Amino acid sequence: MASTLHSFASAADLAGSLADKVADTLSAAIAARGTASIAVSGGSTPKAFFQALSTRDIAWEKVTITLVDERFVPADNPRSNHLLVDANLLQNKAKAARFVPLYQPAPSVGEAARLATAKSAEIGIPFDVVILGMGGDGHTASFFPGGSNLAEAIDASTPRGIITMEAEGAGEPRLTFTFSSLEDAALLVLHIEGEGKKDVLAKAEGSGDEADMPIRAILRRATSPVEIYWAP
Ligand SMILES: O=C(O)[C@H](O)[C@@H](O)[C@H](O)[C@H](O)COP(=O)(O)O
Repeated sequence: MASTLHSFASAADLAGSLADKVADTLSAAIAARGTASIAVSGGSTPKAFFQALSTRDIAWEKVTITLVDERFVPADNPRSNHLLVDANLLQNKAKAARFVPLYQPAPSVGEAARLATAKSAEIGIPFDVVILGMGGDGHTASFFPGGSNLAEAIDASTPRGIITMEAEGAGEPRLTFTFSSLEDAALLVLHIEGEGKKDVLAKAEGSGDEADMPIRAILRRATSPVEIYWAP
């Protein structure tokens, strides 16, 4: 599917503009069916966007927020994406939103994935908004090069849900929504910042295997157009 690059002069300008776009999309979904859903990424890039979005005046009590992926750690662990969302997005007006975590206190990451899949089924499909990030190795979500379940994760025929992923560079075992869960969002965004990530994107947009740069699965095969938001 096609992608569109939206470039901004600064990270602050990007955060405000993306917050407006996401708020409009969520409000339109609420107007159409009474509810809205958004899946966001962790990492360091989205913090300013989360803070901007948290101030937008929409019917947050009708919005469900979840994560694209999560580290297999409890929410009080500094590596937790839940903690990042709690501290930066579930604040201000957005405090009223419902949050569905991926981490589950289960004896194994596999059991946690099964529990998280069951809980996520109540969110409804497709997501109204998905915000993806990208690592310097071309990973997105927890679709890491060399990942233990990468082929399954990016296979379009894999059912929607959450699966486990282990990979060098991923740190803890991961819980990640599958490609099939994310690729048909009404608004599918790739949010990256810095010249380095722009170079990684250019390489990903070139030829090569999806397994080497899994963001290629989204760029090449997503049903929805990919809206790329970039600032230096
Ligand atoms: O759990 C995570 O780490 C994220 O979901 C991951 O996919 C992230 O989006 C990229 O690693 C980019 O991270 P940065 O924004 O920190 O570069």
